[in-house]
Amino acid sequence: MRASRDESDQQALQLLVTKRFGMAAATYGLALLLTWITYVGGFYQAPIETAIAGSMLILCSQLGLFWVFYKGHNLRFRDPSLTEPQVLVALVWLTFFLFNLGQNRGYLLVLYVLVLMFAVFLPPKKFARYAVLALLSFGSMSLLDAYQGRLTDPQAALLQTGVLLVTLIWMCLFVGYVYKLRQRMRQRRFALQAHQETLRGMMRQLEDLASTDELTGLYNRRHFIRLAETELSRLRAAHQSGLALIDLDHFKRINDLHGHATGDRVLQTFASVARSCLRDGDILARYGGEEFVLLLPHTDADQVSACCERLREAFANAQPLDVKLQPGHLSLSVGLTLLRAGDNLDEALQRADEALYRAKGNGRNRCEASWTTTSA
Ligand SMILES: Nc1nc2c(ncn2[C@@H]2O[C@H](COP(=O)(O)OP(=O)(O)OP(=O)(O)O)[C@@H](O)[C@H]2O)c(=O)[nH]1
Repeated sequence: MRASRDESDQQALQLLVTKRFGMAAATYGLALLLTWITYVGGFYQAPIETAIAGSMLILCSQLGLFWVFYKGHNLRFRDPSLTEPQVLVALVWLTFFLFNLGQNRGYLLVLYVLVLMFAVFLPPKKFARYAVLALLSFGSMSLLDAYQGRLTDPQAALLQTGVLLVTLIWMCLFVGYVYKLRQRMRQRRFALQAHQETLRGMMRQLEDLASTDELTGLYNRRHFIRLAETELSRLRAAHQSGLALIDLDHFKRINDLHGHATGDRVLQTFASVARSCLRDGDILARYGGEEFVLLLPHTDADQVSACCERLREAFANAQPLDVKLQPGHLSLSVGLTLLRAGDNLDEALQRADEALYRAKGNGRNRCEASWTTTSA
């Protein structure tokens, strides 16, 4: 269950980062277009081989990254979007491209901002590193031009570098702000998840409380009725289930002679004896006071009789813990019936109750049955 959830989480993550990769690849497509527009327009100041080399750099890097994403190798890294390699490749290519534009490069300064937009979700320190790299790359191109005596307009180059510096400082501040905002949102999400877990735990406790009898730990009457109705609705035509009402004999006497605490202990003893006599799917509940109800799914008359006899004998031989009772003090009476498809639960309980009444009347410590339905 957990493994499949992890797998679907991984798939959702991969889909997200692949979409991001698609966006970056589309941007590179535009960059390719720009290379050739500037070449055809005569702004590119290097031979066609250089433009081809720049285009190949884009193509090869994107094909390589596509393969990494396609094979899912990116998921092995802490940042499966591979933001840093992408930004690094983009900065190298952009510097190469702008260098070959000569003095025209100032027009396309904004491309540094575009590249760094892909890095805005990096931690601020890492982002600042790439911002400095962008500034140094741009600044050093003008310095190289000046060194080689090709810088015709130093003031314009200075202004462009200044504009880039101010823009990058602003971007660094913005990234710091976004980072803090995301940290705060993550903390809130964790707190919310913790609250949800607590609520789920409380809901489970409430459900247990609402369906369980506190003294014996058995289901209570309300929950039994719900389970029995479900069982009855699932019962197919040829099948039947056993239903038994069990009442501890002379329980008032036990209370009167030994005290209420002993009575409680006897009730608990019945619950544990009954549990050890029953199968996993059998449904036992405290019906009220010293009366219990038992539903044995997919059981015929012989099986339900045998089970209740076994239970009667086991209880008669039981010895409640920390309580001194004379042998023969514990006994119970049982009224049995069968539940068939189309039966009414109230009527079936009524039949079991009549049988129980007979068992009491016939001297207690026995099982009596009432198999026939009123409609039969
Ligand atoms: N200790 C204890 N006694 C309870 C509890 N619930 C009901 N009783 C007592 O169970 C007794 C039931 O008495 P009766 O209905 O006369 O039944 P009985 O004495 O078992 O007699 P028969 O059923 O005819 O054999 C009453 O004294 C109730 O007070 C409980 O949770 N703990």
